[in-house]
Amino acid sequence: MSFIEINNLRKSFGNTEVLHGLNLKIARGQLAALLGPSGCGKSTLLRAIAGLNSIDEGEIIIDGRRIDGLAPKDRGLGMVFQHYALFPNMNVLDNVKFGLEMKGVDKKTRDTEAKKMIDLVGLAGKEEAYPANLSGGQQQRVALARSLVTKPDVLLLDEPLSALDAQIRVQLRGLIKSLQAELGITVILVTHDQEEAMSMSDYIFVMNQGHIVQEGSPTYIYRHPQSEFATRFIGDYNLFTKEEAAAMGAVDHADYSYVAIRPEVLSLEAVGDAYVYEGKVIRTSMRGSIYRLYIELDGKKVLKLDQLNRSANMRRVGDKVTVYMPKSEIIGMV
Ligand SMILES: Nc1ncnc2c1ncn2[C@@H]1O[C@H](COP(=O)(O)OP(=O)(O)OP(=O)(O)O)[C@@H](O)[C@H]1O
Repeated sequence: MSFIEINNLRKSFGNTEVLHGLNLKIARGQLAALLGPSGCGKSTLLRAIAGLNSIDEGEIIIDGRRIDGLAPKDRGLGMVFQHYALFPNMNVLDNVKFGLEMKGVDKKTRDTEAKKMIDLVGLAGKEEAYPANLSGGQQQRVALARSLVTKPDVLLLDEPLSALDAQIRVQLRGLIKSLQAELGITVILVTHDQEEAMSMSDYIFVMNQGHIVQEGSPTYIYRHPQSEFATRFIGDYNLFTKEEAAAMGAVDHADYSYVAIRPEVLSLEAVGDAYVYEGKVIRTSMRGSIYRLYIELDGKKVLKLDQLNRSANMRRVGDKVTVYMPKSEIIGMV
């Protein structure tokens, strides 16, 4: 049985329904992402789980217990938002201890548990500091420690990293993953950032306009987007309409409405069963370990092709190239 189960959840604001009968299941100890563009309803769903939004229909079950009728504090959840929401007049230690105080835990245990958690999030030595004197990343570590110190069954994260610098974001992604493993907690992460969802999650629910439009492991979703929306939102695919695919002579793929192929499976060297195109490099872009070529084909369609950044295969703007598109890697959408 799933640890978290949501059945037929509906929610309207006024006359507008924003969640249209959602169903989802999450296994114990997993990190699941709710991934979708702004306004698709992911925060509303997370807030419904937390009890901060009421729901109109459906049920929310955690560990076999129906929680949708319970007050937020009785649901056994921790939550971290985009903005840190620490108490500015309390130091780090008191901020972290706060949740334990609410639960009536005795003073000595409060101190030891809070210090342990502060260590675990990498802030040992900062116990006496006040939020105003901490960086954004440090404040978010405090917020994590404060949510986790009460040992919630489930941690809800609403875009917790989106206000932080890229480098700090990557560090905290690693921290959240290691806390998840070390504490064995189940995490639901709301994000609009596909890279964040891909790199952190065990399982992803892709949302659009109040529906879950696809779900699966990051690898599965990346390799098998099931709709034009998922293809555009999740990856950086080459995407062709039926007409474009026909104009490119993709005759074996004529029955699909859209055809997609990932930039990294296109090749400049001959590969097995492939469509073959002549083209010219019109732009290049250095992306660290990846070197991307934009290749204009005779029909003026531009393909994105990713290569590992090795000096041996550098191509330049103006170079004429032959592109091989392996048929087995083409994703067709009906
Ligand atoms: N309290 C509210 N009252 C009225 N409408 C709301 C309320 N909260 C959210 N909405 C609407 O519900 C829809 C879903 O919003 P929600 O915040 O869940 O989206 P989201 O996917 O989390 O987007 P974002 O990343 O921008 O927060 C939006 O159209 C939003 O305007």
